[in-house]
Amino acid sequence: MAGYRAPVALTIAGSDSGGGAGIEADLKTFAALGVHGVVAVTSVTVQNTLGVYAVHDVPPEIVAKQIEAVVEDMGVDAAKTGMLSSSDIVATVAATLRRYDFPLVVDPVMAAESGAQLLSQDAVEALLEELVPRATLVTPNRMEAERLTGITIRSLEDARRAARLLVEEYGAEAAIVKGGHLGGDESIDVLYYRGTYREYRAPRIRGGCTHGTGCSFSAAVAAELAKGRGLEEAVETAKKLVTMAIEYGLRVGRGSCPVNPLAWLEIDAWKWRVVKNVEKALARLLAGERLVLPYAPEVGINIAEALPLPYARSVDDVAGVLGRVVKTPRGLRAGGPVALGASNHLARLVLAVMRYAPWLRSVVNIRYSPELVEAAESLGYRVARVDRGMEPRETRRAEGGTMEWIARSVFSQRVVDIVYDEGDWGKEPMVRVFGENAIAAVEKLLSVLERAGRR
Ligand SMILES: Cc1ncc(CO)c(N)n1
Repeated sequence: MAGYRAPVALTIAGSDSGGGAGIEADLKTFAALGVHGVVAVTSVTVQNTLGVYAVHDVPPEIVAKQIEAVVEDMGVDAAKTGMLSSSDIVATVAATLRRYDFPLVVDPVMAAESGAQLLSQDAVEALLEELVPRATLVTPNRMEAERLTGITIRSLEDARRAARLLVEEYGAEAAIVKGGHLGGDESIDVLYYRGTYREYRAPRIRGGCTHGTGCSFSAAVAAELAKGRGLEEAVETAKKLVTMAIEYGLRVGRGSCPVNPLAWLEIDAWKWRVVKNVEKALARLLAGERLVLPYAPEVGINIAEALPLPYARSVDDVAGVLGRVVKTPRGLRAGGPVALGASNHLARLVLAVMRYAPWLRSVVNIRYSPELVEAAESLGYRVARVDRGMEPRETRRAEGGTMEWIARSVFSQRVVDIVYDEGDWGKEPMVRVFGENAIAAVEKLLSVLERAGRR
């Protein structure tokens, strides 16, 4: 790839042993945005989702040398600073950065989510005097903006005044006061840049994961600046990435759970992958038409594959065949293309099954016949029967309730490959074959049909 050089972003920040904030969050964010990340570690924190237990600062000259080493070898396109615990580190970092002219995002990290202080009082002053004037953008949250400017922030107007002060009084090129801690159904950030204000809004996410939010936001802005994006565009992307990172947060630990900056990248990649897998599985099914036709149900066949957790939330996160696969006088035909949200019943079934067996992301259905169960068992598959006559009235009435009932009544007891029922009044008897992906589920189904046909 002659002539191509990957964009490089530098984070000058502390390490969070819990992997949720600090340089660990920054590197994931850089990766999510397609930027190579390099680091200058300022401090090693002993930390998890519950709190910060110890802090060990790196000597300032080692911090400076890390910066020099990466800048002089690879070149840095943009940088961010995070935790800079002492005024000595702030002063050394500021002096080192003054020698270079790449864009710089200053995240004035003061405390962890748990309340632990990560910056001494004299370091706050050093930050304002030495680093803020070098900043392309300063990214305080409400509390940090209050401590930096002395303004009590209770309204958007207060946030605007604080942002403007950081630019006009303290010399940053731009400042954004993040509104995640102000009340309301929206999280509103106020940017002051080139003499004007701009607001960035996102819905407030209830029950999301917020440990590392600030780190991820400032890293995302730095990554976008490293790619040559303009400041306002970079902030827009950062706001979207962080909102997703909170919504699809990593459910680990007993305290404040970490954001998931990779959600941004992974959701897109998985949407492609599940559609492709169902397309391949469909081609495989159609190639096995001879085996399938005798068992084609009246209601048609579908193949469903869901995004993995935590991304699979609704039927729109499950790929299927639009219009199903039906028996026609000319053989099996797909009603339409493969798409997300194209299946309803099987999508609900697989979403419900994943609560018990998250790796079983796919299912395909076929009409029940006793020899299929016999063949499946002889191949060593785990098979369970459900009696639809036993289904409680409540789940029958609820939208998708039957599928949830099937999943719960079987998978809460044990994990199986196949679930069948012998039907009920007006309900066609059905076999449902599960797999780790659509191709695996269809192969499993075809192996059963093949075995049944040889008897
Ligand atoms: C290392 C580190 N940097 C920043 C924060 C702020 O979330 C944290 N908790 N830990």
